[in-house]
Amino acid sequence: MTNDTTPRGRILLVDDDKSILRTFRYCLEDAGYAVTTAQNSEQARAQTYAAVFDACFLDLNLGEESGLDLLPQLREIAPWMRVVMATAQSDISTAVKAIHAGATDYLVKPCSPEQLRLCADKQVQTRHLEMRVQQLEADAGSTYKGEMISANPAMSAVVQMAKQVADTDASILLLGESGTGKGMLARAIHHWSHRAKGGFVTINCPSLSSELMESEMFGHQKGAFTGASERTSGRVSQADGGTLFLDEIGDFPLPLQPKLLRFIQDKEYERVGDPVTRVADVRIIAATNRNLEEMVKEKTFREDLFYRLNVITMVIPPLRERSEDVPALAEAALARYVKAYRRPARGFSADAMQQLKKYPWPGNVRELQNVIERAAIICTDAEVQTAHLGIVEVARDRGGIRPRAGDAISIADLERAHITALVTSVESLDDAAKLLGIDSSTLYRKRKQYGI
Ligand SMILES: Nc1ncnc2c1ncn2[C@@H]1O[C@H](COP(=O)(O)OP(=O)(O)OP(=O)(O)O)[C@@H](O)[C@H]1O
Repeated sequence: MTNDTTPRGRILLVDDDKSILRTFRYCLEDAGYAVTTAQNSEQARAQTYAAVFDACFLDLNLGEESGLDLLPQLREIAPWMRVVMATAQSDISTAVKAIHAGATDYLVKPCSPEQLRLCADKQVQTRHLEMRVQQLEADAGSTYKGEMISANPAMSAVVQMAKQVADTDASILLLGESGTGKGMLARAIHHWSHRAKGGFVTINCPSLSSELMESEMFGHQKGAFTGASERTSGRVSQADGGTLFLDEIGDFPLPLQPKLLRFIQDKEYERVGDPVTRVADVRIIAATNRNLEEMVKEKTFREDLFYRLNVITMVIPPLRERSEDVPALAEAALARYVKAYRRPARGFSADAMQQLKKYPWPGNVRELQNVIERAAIICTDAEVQTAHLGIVEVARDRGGIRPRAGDAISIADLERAHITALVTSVESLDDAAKLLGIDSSTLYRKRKQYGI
């Protein structure tokens, strides 16, 4: 089981036998999976349209119906979903037919809880690996796709400036709220520069302690510290000839900042546990949503490093200040998600578009994409309506409605509202994590996920 509320994976169980559904459900939920059940083909199709599942256990005999007939329909609705055919001992030859028809495995009933869990683990892990490969292919295939088009004068000026400075090797500091597109602009700058053939390597600064960050950045020798079983080259050497993107630089560990400064100035570094001085030709782009000048005053960020990074600074405006960009961003996201999920929506109703333009988007473009992804999945017509958007105004100082426990909203919306309210009312993110009863990296992930 994971140490937070994120499920290990989402599983659909299809069986006409209620007691089997109950037993399988308990067993898989105990193992940390989110489980949905369906007792017949109609329910199974409806569930597959309504949500995204990693894997499905499909019974061969669904009363009057056959799992074999349902299989191709589920594959059509959700081609990414891994389907395990559940069958009685005597049906094995049919199960083999099911494999030919696109099932990824079969499970003979009755089975032990351990067999069921192992089978689920295998399918969900494979599905997650497939997603990871797709992500890496998307990242590697082209470091940057499309143009950063904007109808907003301030944003257009940022893009114009980025194009001008792309081909210099000067360090760049990108400022802006979370989810405004700093990572995307960094990638675009790399693409526009003469370094485009080299690697674009990202380091997420808040996710690592000082010791781990040093080895992640500069690499380490085998045995350099407990657990350092293999030699690693480090991100800096992977970025040689390319660009190193330091995301959330405000969270870069203070004790390691002198080594980063030296690397930026002299291009020199050493691996942990290895005295050899190495050189890497790397362009640095750093980004943050924090106020580095304030941090310098509070002595939580080194002044010399700040000036070194602050050679060229660009501020990306929040989405609420460029609502003229919302329609194009929303249309592009919808086109992408309906293609990925094979869904019918092709546009937005006038009311839905109006709501998208009016909403203040505290989580910026990332939040917009999350809303559109969900709408693309649940909308079964050609036009996305307001109801599909499920926008719940997270009231901070904006006079919206503050969601409360018991309101007719999803757990995710409630969690987002709760975390948003909490992080704005406590001194530090560490305090917020403690109050929420989760560790800082989980809070970081959730802030990213909800665009907080
Ligand atoms: N102009 C844009 N066009 C299309 N997609 C965009 C644009 N700007 C941002 N996005 C998308 O929005 C999401 C968030 O962008 P990105 O990760 O670059 O934001 P960020 O400012 O770096 O956020 P954080 O500070 O949380 O890391 C990404 O999925 C990105 O592809």
